[in-house]
Amino acid sequence: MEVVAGVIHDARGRILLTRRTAGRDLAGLWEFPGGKREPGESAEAALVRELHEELGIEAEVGEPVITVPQTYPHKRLRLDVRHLRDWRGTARGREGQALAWVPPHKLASYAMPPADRPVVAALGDPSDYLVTPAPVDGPRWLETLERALAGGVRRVQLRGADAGSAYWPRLVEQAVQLCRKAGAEVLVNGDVGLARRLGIGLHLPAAALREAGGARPVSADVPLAASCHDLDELKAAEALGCDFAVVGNLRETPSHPGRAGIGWAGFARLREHVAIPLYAIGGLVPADLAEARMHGAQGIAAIRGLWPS
Ligand SMILES: Nc1nc2c([nH]c(=O)n2[C@H]2C[C@H](O)[C@@H](COP(=O)(O)OP(=O)(O)OP(=O)(O)O)O2)c(=O)[nH]1
Repeated sequence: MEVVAGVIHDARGRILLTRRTAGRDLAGLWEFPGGKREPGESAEAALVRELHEELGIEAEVGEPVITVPQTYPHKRLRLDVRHLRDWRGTARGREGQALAWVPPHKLASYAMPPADRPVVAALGDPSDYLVTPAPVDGPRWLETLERALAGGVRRVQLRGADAGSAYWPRLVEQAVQLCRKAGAEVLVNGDVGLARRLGIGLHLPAAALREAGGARPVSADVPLAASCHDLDELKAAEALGCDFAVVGNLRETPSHPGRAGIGWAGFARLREHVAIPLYAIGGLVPADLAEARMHGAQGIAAIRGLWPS
C-alpha cells in the first residue's frame, strides 16, 4: 500500500496533525494528513486530492521529507511524506476528524502510528551522525572534531580508544565540552560508567546490546543508541528503549573488505519491522542523504564521510 502525507505549516511554524476517527485501523492516533494512492496516480496528485477531500485546502507539493516502509499486523505500507511549498484555504476536518496545530518540538508527545516515529525524527533530528576515528594525536583529534562541529555536525559518537586506556576519559571530557559548546548531542561508545559520570549519551555495540539484559543503562534524558546488523539486534535495541540505531554495513568498505553491503533494499527491509529512527552506515557520505531518506533512513552515520580531512 502506497500512502502519501503532507507536512503542513501555519504562519507560526506549527505543524498540522489530524486524528484518525473511530472504527478505522489505528483509530485515535494522530497522523500527518494524507491517504492512499490510487492505482496509476502520482504521489503529488494523490496528496493534493487527499488534502482537498480531508481538509478543504489547495496544496502545492514540495520537497520529500522521508519515505518509510512499514509492516503492520495486517498490512505493509510505504509512507511517503512531503513538505508543502504552499497551501491556500482554511483547514477543517471535513470527515469529522480532530485537528491539532503542533509546535515541532512537541510532535513527539503525540501518540502516532509506528511509521510516523521516523518521520518526526526526520523533521527535527540531525541527518548526520559522526563517529570519531581512533585518536592518534589527541590535540589534533580535538581540533578536527571542532572543525566537524563548525561544519554543522550535531550528533556525535565518541569512539576509538581501547577500553581502559589512561588518556581516553580525559579526551572524552574535552570532546564533550566542545560538543556542548556547539549545541551537539554526544554519545560515548560502550562505556556505561563514563557516560553516567559525564551525563552524556551511550552508544552500544551490538554485542553489548545482548548483554544489557533488557534494562535501559542510562537515564531517559540522555540519548541511547546501538549498532545493529540484523533484525534480532534491531528488535533488541527497540525493546531496550534506544532513541535511534545504526544499521550496516550498507556498502563494502575498505575497513571490512570482502564483507558485502546490505544495500538500500536490504536496509529498507530491516526498516519495515521496527519504528525507531535508523542511520545507515558503511561507505556513505553526505551526498547519499536523499537516497537514504527514500529508503526510510534518518540519514547517514560515518567516520571517514563526516570527519574533515
Ligand atoms: N495519512 C496518513 N496515514 C498514515 C500515517 N501513518 C500511518 O501509519 N498511516 C497509515 C494508516 C493507514 O493504514 C494508511 C492510510 O490510509 P488511509 O487513512 O487513507 O485509509 P484508511 O484509514 O481507510 O485505511 P484502511 O483502514 O483502509 O487501512 O497509512 C500518516 O502519518 N498519515
